[in-house]
Amino acid sequence: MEQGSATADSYEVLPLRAAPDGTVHVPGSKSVTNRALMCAALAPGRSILRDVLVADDTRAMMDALSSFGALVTLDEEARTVEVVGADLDVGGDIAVYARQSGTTSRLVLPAATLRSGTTLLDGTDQLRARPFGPQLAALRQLGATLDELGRPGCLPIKVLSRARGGHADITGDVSSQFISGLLLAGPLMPEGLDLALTTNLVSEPYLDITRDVMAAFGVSAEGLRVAPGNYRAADFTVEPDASSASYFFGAAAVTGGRVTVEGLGTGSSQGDVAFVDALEQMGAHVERHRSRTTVTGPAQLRGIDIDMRHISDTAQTLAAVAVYADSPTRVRGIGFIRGKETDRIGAIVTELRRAGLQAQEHDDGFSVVPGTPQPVVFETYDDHRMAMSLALLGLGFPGIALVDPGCVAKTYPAFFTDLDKLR
Ligand SMILES: O=C(O)C1=C[C@@H](OP(=O)(O)O)[C@@H](O)[C@H](O)C1
Ligand SMILES: C=C(OP(=O)(O)O)C(=O)O
Repeated sequence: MEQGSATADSYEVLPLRAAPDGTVHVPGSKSVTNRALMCAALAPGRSILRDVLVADDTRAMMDALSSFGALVTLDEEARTVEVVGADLDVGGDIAVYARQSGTTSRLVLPAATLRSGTTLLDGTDQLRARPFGPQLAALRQLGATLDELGRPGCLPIKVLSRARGGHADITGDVSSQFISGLLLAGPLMPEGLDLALTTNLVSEPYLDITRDVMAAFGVSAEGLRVAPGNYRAADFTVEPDASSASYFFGAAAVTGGRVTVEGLGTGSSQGDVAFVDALEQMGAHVERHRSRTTVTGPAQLRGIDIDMRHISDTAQTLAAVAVYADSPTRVRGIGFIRGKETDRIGAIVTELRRAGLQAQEHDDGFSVVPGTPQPVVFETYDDHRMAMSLALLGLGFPGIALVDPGCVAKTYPAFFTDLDKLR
């Protein structure tokens, strides 16, 4: 078994010798970066995006927008992207490969209905297994013609003609990304956009991120309505990723250490910042500032019962933290995460059990009984969040290793290097 390389077949996370005490700089938000890239590509003129996330999911978006005709120039070292907006009337039939990225694909599909040529949208087998049905139905209601070339409601999908916009119904309980993608494309539809929710909504804070980024590029979305209009090029700075930060807040909580994440605080529109509220309920001490958050772990964490429907990317992090508590934890409201990179409920419960722990699946979530994990090589299911979450068990217990650590490249290529900075 190899150590110290995130591209090795498996990676052992060694226990911390001392509780961490320090400040962490996590990379830019995936959700904000991809929205800013989209707005910049739809805006006439030149935008500059700063502190962007450079990872597989954002490269997927940069490549997609280049295919749209935008000029996208990434300075990887400076983490800056210059974007010159695309002329959507200059047609041409294009193919977009969204890799593993749900966000990229669900943001690109509605934008493709603004183009004059056809767009073939596809992704990895993992992405082909994820749902697109509700977004397809809404786009058809908005006047676009689309062909499902694979399984019904799934990629690959070909966009054949443009949307005129207007009213559409949409479900909110499968993925908020469908709505974000429609809102982003909304101002450039001739009739604008007026969406009506047909179910309750999950991952709601991501819609706030969408509206905030749109506003920074000169377009205002009111609720689920957008009037016809144009984006304006902008100079835009991306804040750190709150989901990525959850692993470091979790590390402080489980070790009784103290970790500050710089650049992320009460001023953030990212819902996943509220992961620290969950840690607080478990007994951690949280200091909140406008653009900085500090978590200090307690002598002993306690289990909680929590609904995570709006912050589900941190549910696996919480599952790992729950192992360190002194009473069970129950997570609710997240049945829809079975449709993410993997069935995340099934995967996290299977892996905790593989380590000899007691965990249980429920239709809407999972429960975890605290304990001592046995030495184990965890499967990671080609899911970056499985790897990053289960790494937290390695910080406190010996013999914890992860298969395919390189899967973190989806959103956080330097994750293991940054985790080592806690040592
Ligand atoms: O819009 C976004 O940027 C995202 C929305 C969430 O997805 P769902 O709305 O499918 O829950 C989240 O899980 C994903 O990582 C990013
Ligand atoms: C679900 C995720 O990503 P996406 O939907 O963008 O593939 C994630 O990052 O946890």
